[in-house]
Amino acid sequence: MLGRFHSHPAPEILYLSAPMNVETLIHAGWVIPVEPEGVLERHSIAVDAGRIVAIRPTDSARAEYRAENEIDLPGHVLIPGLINAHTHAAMSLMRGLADDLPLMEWLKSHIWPAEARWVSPEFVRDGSQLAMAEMLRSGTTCFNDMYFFPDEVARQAKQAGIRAVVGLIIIDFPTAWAENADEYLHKALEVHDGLRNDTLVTTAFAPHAPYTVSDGPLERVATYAEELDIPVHIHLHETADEINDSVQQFGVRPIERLERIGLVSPRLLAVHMTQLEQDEIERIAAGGAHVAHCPESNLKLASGFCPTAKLLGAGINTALGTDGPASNNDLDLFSEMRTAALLAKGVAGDASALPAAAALRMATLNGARALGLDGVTGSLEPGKAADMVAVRLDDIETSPVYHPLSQLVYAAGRDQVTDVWVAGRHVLRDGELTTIDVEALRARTAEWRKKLGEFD
Ligand SMILES: CSC[C@H]1O[C@@H](n2cnc3c(O)ncnc32)[C@H](O)[C@@H]1O
Ligand SMILES: [Zn+2]
Repeated sequence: MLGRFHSHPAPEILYLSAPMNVETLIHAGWVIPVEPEGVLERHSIAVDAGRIVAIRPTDSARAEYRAENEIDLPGHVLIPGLINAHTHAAMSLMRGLADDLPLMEWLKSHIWPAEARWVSPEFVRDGSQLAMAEMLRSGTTCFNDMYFFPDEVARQAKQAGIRAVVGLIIIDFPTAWAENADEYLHKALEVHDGLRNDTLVTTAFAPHAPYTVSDGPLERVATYAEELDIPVHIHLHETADEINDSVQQFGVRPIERLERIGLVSPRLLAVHMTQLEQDEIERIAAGGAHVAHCPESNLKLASGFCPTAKLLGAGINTALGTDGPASNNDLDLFSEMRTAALLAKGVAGDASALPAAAALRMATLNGARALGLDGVTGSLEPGKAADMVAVRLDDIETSPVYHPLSQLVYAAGRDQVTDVWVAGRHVLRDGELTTIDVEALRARTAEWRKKLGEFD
């Protein structure tokens, strides 16, 4: 009884006790914690040592807490940091290099030749930094990456102060990162080991796709992922051609092949999933695997439609990703939420198929769950890391505010993001990045544009 009294103190007791010192106290017009679902009006978040301490009505919070740093945002909504469940961050340097093509022509005739010529640690350093600047400015606090030189992606993420899951990539052909399966796996273990004690950057195995990774390396990934207790991130059922080729080569569809290898499990994060039979949806649900839906990339490459409402209806944890900025062509989860919600309605023929709250959950808590990070981030809850985003809602474009969730998903744009915190660090302050030298980045980006443009 006493314990309950202490964890839910009555207001009159609070006013009598001394205020608690915290680093930061943010007073917002609205807070959308995602978990529990709903909108809190005129609430405040107290942050200390990088974590959320409490979420309280603003009047009580002003009495209960004393902060070194107090921020008033009466026209803003505070939401959890957005989580991009599938990126190839450094491909930002290839944005607009090859457009209006289907996946395999885009990859084989344009992207892979460009990568063979240009990918290096320096390319990944600058491309990832460019992507991180774009992501932080648009409210993304965590991304799940699949690209060459994951050690460099990790270094840049720590410097920028953005949470990242770096992909321990495997692909059957030699690249600037590794020559063969043995070297890909050796480097994977090295990168994982180097990040063992990192709280901001973690790892996932990232075999590229069933059509580029043969059974042997996939079996080794399944074993190592269990041993290291990390996710497996793979492109899966992206196009109809992928399915047809698999049936021709292996006699089964890719999901069945992965099932036989033991990869369809709660570790699996399957990206795209535009081609799905009903029994496959049931098998993914039974296996406890997660899906990363990338609606804009699927639309641009005309890959197909992921049946999001069916997946969610079957209980499959479905997150949201942009894919690389060369097939999207941005890293904007605001626009991705809106596209996901609209597309799901169109695909299901049902206007209630994916409501605004579900779209925000996909871009936050579902992403965290898919990456095994839901104990750390994905919602605004006491004890979790203070990964938070302030979005201005008192603009003309989002007025009047009947339902903040509706404004956020159906009307707001990333340009309305003003402040971002990752683990309590204020990485975007009133629209300005605090961890990235934007002018130096612009200059390096222009140099890459010159080089890649000449090659194109
Ligand atoms: C092994 S590093 C990742 C590899 O993936 C390529 N890529 C980018 N977007 C896609 C996509 O939508 N489907 C398949 N592969 C993709 C990227 O260019 C790298 O080579
Ligand atoms: Zn991809």
